[in-house]
Amino acid sequence: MKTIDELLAEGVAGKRVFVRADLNVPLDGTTITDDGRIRAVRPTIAALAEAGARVVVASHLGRPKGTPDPAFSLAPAAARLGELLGTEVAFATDTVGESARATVAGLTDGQVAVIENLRFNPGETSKDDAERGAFADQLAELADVYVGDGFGAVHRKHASVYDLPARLPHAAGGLIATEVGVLKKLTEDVARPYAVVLGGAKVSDKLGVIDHLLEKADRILIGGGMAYTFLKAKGYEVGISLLQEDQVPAVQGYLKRAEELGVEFVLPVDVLVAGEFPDLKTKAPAHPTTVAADAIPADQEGLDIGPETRKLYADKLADAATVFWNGPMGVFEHPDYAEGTKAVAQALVDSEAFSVVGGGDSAAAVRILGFDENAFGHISTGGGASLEYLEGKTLPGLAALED
Ligand SMILES: Nc1ncnc2c1ncn2[C@@H]1O[C@H](COP(=O)(O)OP(=O)(O)OP(=O)(O)O)[C@@H](O)[C@H]1O
Ligand SMILES: O=C(O)[C@H](O)COP(=O)(O)O
Repeated sequence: MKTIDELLAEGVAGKRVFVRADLNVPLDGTTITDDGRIRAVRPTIAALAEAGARVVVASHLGRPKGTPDPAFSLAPAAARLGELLGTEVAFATDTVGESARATVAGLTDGQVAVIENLRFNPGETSKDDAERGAFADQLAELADVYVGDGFGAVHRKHASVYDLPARLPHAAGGLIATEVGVLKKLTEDVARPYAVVLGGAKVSDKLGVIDHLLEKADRILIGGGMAYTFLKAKGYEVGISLLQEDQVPAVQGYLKRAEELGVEFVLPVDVLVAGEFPDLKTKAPAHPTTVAADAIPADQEGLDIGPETRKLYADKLADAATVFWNGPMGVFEHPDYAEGTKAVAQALVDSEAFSVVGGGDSAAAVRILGFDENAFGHISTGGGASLEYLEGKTLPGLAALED
């Protein structure tokens, strides 16, 4: 993999450099609630601009359906990037259309532009190679060189991540180098006990990695939306909680294999439930009740781990030597459901373990809830990406940078 330093040494002045970043930041309307991912890629963009490149930054944000949707515009991220760079950043209101072409053509050496959300174009995420390739061809017209630095998206076989680097000279950015360096440590000689904490909402994406983690981890703690598929697999009713029904048999298999391998699965013993999902805009009091994990009422939804589970999880993390954590323990964006996530973060701060926190929302949660980033071993910008890296999978966005 060519490094950014090697690319800079070759010289980029006057060249149009396409930086595939992951600017998929949490938003409250148009307000960015955590800019960690923008700060993480800023040094790569700044170094290229300082070297005289004409920098074209691209990213996805959220999961729009292949068509423009103002709720998923990258405009707030572009504005924040400009503030962090201390310079004006141009913004194109489309990805490969007239605005993008004109914006890129208008760049002078050292200037930076952001193009609109790549997922506004169906070619970006298409499963059809030709459709993705056609979009990558259009993106390639905007640049001379490609720098991959969107670590959070390297597990996606998407046009800008996988197909575009095949069409342009390419290099890996500094963020990717740092992330891979840290995660590599967790795949090699990991200090034990090694505990993995999984939560969050992308349940179907992340259940698969458990299969592999069973071979690596000593202890797996489950929370967040992920927990209810496990509770169901144990035969409990989960009301209207997030549930991946089709995965229940697979999860039963994981529980059985864990027993055979001597891996400890730790599941919630109590949860906070309510009749409806909280209003994250007004943050109006949600009045949850605490129930035992095997007594979730049929009309209620589990939205955080309960107080007994918080104590249990802190206990299970106290003597760990290595911890990997992906996915909040509850709907931490609402104060009534933030305590579980806080308790896990606090347990990591208090322990001597080398801790890696991965994921857009997990990393954001840690910062939003007021923890000092430096109290953790590493805060990764990748959730699904870091999990799949740990799984030992070939990640399309890394493989594409490799020749
Ligand atoms: N019990 C629950 N029910 C529904 N949603 C939940 C629950 N617990 C947590 N969540 C939600 O999970 C979301 C984060 O999940 P996600 O899987 O996206 O994690 P992540 O750290 O961002 O990883 P990635 O970077 O892969 O997206 C938060 O918005 C949170 O509100
Ligand atoms: O938040 C993330 O994990 C990355 O930005 C990837 O987003 P995706 O899961 O929507 O592909």
